[in-house]
Amino acid sequence: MSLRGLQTGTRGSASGVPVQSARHVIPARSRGALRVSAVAEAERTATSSSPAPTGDITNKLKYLFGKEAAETPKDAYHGTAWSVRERLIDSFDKTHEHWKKEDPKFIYYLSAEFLMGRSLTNTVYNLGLEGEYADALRQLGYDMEKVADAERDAALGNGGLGRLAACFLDSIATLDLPGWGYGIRYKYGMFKQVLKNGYQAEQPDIWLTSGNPWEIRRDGLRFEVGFGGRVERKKDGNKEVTVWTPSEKVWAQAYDNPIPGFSTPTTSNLRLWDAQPISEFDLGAFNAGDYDRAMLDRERAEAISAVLYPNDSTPEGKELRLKQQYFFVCASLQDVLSRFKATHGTKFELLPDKACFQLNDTHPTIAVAELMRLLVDVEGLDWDAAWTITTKCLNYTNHTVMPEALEKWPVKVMAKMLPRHMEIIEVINEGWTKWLGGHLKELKAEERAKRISAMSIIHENPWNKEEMLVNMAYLAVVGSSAVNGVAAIHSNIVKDEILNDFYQIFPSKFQNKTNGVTPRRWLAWCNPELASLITETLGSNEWINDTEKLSALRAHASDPTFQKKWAAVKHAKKEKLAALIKKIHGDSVNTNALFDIQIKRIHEYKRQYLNVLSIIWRYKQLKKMTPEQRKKAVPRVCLIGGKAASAYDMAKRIIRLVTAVGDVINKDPETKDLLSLYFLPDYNVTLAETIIPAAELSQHISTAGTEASGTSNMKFQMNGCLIIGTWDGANIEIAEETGVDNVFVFGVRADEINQLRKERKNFKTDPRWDEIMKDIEGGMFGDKDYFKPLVDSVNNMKVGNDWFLVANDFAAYLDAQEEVDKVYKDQSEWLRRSIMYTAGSGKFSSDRTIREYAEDIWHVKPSRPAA
Ligand SMILES: Cc1ncc(COP(=O)(O)O)c(C=O)c1O
Repeated sequence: MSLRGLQTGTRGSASGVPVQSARHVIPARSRGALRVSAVAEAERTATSSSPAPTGDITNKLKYLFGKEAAETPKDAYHGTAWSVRERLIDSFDKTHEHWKKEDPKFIYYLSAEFLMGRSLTNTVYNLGLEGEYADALRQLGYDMEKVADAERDAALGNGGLGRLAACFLDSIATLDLPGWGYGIRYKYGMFKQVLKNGYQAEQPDIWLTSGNPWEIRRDGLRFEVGFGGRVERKKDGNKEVTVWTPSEKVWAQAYDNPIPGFSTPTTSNLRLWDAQPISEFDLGAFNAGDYDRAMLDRERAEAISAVLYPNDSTPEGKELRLKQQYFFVCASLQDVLSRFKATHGTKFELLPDKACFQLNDTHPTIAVAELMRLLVDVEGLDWDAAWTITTKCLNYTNHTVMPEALEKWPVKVMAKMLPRHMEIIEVINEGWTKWLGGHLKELKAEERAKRISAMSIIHENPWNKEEMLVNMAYLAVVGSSAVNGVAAIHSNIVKDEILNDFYQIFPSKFQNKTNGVTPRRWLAWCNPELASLITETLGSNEWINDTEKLSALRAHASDPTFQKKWAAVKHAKKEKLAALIKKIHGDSVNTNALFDIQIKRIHEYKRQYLNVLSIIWRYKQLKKMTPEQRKKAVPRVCLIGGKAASAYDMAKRIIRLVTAVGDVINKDPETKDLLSLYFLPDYNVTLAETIIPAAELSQHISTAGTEASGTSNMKFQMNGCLIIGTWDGANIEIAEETGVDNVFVFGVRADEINQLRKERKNFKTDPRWDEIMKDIEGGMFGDKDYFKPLVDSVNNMKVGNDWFLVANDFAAYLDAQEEVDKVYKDQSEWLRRSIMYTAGSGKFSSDRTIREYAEDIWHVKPSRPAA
């Protein structure tokens, strides 16, 4: 497990002065105003022999990059990152030596996506090295923040699901839980979004070109992964064994990404797999002049981990995606089993006491069949013993109610790519449906057959009777110990609707685990000014690890002096965001305006469309006002950001509508100081870290019952941003914690949706709605042909149109927006609410979520190495 010997570069202090290891101290940026906790202070005094950063940074530049000095912030970033990496590896080694000795139960978080963002700031802060490195960089003539800006985001995820996985890793490490993430080292992450004449264009995200200091290639640690081929039964003595001979094989090469916890010596791990060819190069083909064929194996293999699917809940049934899923699951399970065997030999009955796996959505569900294959075919266990172990080890998190995102693979595709797994799934399904038959024996034969058919893992495609499908969510439920949704309302929808049949049979399997976000990245590190004010007010920074302590801010919510300080921080953050808007769009925005933000993937259910329609209405109202009336209007800067899946046509049209409306209103001299609208391209973690602290109002306006949880709502809440939202996902719990009256809640409720959908074609639309629709159709914002399908999708009531009930919620939304204006005019009330949001955000730390998973599902206990 040790990584010693893999460290690169040179060591030793250039100045010769030993430097203190400052892990767990409060960030230097906030120091002075803050009081260091006793524990942190004690740990801080534990010195290490790490080299002085200034010399080390220049050494890294010299020996790794061939540069005498840092000429650009990028150089300074490289030198710093490679220097910090060594401290990280030391911590990683200590942690893993400790865990190896202790042999605790591990949680393995299997996720096709990890949206990590940048690492430098998070690493130095979590390791408590920020002061040291900021000082060192200052001596070299650089500012830490600018240097951190030179890092590229690791965007190995689409959105909420991948970012959740990243927050979970931070909390797992911070809580000292023995746990790793497992995923894919995509060569090209989430695409880079650019605007071309207001339309989204996608460019590849080539993020690894300058090397990645945050990963360690584990030479020699690789596993074979096979695809296709044939399955045969053979005799082994008097036992019949199954032998799968794949027609294609690749290596899965391990890369480790150490994950430092905060205020603890624990550094955990995200192990990502890179696909590589079994045979490097076909020299025979090359010598025969067939250069293409010579490279073929490499290209085919590398394609597996090449691209993250830019696919967020759209039906993209691509074979390559299944290949990716199997690839990382197969390598991860082999890896865990090989470590288990090194300690426990073949006592596989102990496996559930030593390892459990969380399936982050259905993407890793093939793990059910793969663990069975490894235990039965490779390790020789009998089926029943293997099934008991498998179901004890696996747990499944459902993330979506969108039917199109609940993965179903055609049996034909599965049988061709993974023939042995298809057989295993068939056997599992046979056993499952047989068991069901017995369990439901009280029912009449016809009813029983209907129920069994409805719950069969393998079923007919309802749209194409010729095709049989493997329902991955059903496989995950049958193969898991626990199934959870990600917010209270969503878990209820999972139980009452999506998986209701299963819930009736296994009620105790179903749980809720409301999502959370790490308060380190999403408050303490991205908003150090607010963090500092909070620490100063609460008298300690313990809230960073115990966010329930934020509730003490409630006592200060109405204090004018505190409100003034609070407002000053928000204003400074707005100025910073305004500078970014200026950089992107060349325009100066009014920083006294209300900053109104909607940033998330562009999707019809998230209803950016509704937001734009209300902006159009606001603009029309402003145009009608006299100059006197305009003086009383609340000025707004509206910002929308988010990527549309490349094949998601309607989402792309929504982006274009945003930019087209912005083009008109931002140029209108009469109103531009009162209303502007900008689309912020290439929304990613780093952009979120700048936008969220500056936001005053954020929009979470999905059709009730469609957003499983949301996590950006929690980040905004932590940063004192008011929410306008529907009664959906985690908005509900956020409102409960913040005080429902402090939230601008509007719109229909989830239990009304089905009926309203049925009645939508008879719904009488609001006259303001009709007017705006005519404006768009009539070309007020240009591009009228391009916008026609968008207008038709909500207006021309064919079956299924306006599925997300934009028209139904339109009037209530405008009312809620009016209420926003009213409250904003009373700045003292607005600030009181803002403080109440942060004060109420304690529940939404991912530390709370992870503690619940650890106690209720994983049964994994903390194991902290010595400092
Ligand atoms: C880059 C990115 N994408 C997507 C999300 C998820 O956003 P939401 O919860 O609004 O869907 C986040 C959360 O902060 C994020 O940082």
